[in-house]
Amino acid sequence: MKITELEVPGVFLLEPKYFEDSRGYYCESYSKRTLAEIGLNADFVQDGHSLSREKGILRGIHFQRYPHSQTKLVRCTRGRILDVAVDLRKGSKYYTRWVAVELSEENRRQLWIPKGFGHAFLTLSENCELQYKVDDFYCPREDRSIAWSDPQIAVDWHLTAEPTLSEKDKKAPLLKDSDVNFATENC
Ligand SMILES: Cc1cn([C@H]2C[C@H](O)[C@@H](COP(=O)(O)OP(=O)(O)O[C@H]3O[C@@H](C)C(=O)[C@@H](O)[C@H]3O)O2)c(=O)[nH]c1=O
Repeated sequence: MKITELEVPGVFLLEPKYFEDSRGYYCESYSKRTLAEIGLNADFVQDGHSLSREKGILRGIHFQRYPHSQTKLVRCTRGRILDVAVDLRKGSKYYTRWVAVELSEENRRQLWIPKGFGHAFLTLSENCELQYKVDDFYCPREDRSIAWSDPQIAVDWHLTAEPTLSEKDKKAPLLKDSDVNFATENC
């Protein structure tokens, strides 16, 4: 597995090794031991799986507030997405900085997103299936969104048309009006 820390520290790109043969392939798509060797530790308790049928669907920017913040390990097993992680830890040197990577069925990459970060993605193809592990259970009380177009964060989505959003995401506040409660010391 090739593991690379990205421009916003704490976010890692994972490229698992695929063993191909005439039958197809085998890969360890997740190994707690391999990740722990470089200090990536999380006790994953839930796997999520979503399907987005159309190109141009945008989900996010999502997170659960402290103390139910989640480390996420994200992969796209069908189609192609632009996956984004945003540092929302007040006091962080990288507060509001984001990274974007393409994850796809073809490139087989995964993104490690630590607690205190928001997560969002845009579908770049039809029928995108996203699978991700999280290390805290779903907690609707602490579940939050921030507007995908927030000017303080200013993700460059490379959009050519308005994205398709959920009703929840249409109503998402700007970061300056949100009640995000991450601090660097509690993530
Ligand atoms: C996230 C989640 C949702 N749900 C339910 C609630 C709701 O009725 C339905 C759809 O939820 P949402 O609209 O929040 O789904 P979605 O917009 O796909 O939310 C996801 O977006 C990406 C970007 C993430 O990072 C995820 O953590 C999650 O927030 O699924 C659960 O039961 N458990 C969960 O863990």
